[in-house]
Amino acid sequence: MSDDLSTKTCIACHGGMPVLSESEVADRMGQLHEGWKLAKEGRWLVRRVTVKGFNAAHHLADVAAWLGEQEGHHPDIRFGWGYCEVEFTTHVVKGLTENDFICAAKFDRILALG
Ligand SMILES: C[C@H](O)[C@H](O)[C@H]1CNC2=NC(N)=NC(=O)C2=N1
Repeated sequence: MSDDLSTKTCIACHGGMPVLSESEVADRMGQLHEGWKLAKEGRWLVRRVTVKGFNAAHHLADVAAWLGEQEGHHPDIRFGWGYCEVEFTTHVVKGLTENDFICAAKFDRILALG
C-alpha cells in the first residue's frame, strides 16, 4: 500500500516540519499497533512492549536505537527486566509530526517480523 507509513522515509527534523492536528494524529493512530498511546498532552507517542527477561528487553532497545539512527529521528528508550518502552516526539517542534508516526510504524513492522 503506497500510503503505508512504514514504507515512507523519515526526513530529517527541520523546524518547518508541521505539527500534526488532532484529526491527523487520530488518523495515523489508526494505522499503528494498538499498543501505541498518546502521552504528555498528545505531544508524545509511547509503546510499552513486554518481553521475556532482560536480554530480550535490551535487544529490543538496541533495535529501537538502530532504527532511530537509520531514520535520523531518535526515540527515548527505557527498558528493564521484561519490558521495553519506546517514545517518539519531534523535539524541534515540541509535538508530533509525520516522522514520529513513520518511525512508530517501522518499529511495529520490525516487531511483527520477530
Ligand atoms: C539535525 C538533526 O536531524 C536533528 O537534530 C534531529 C535529530 N533527531 C531527532 N529526533 C527527534 N526525536 N526529534 C528531533 O527533533 C530530532 N532532531
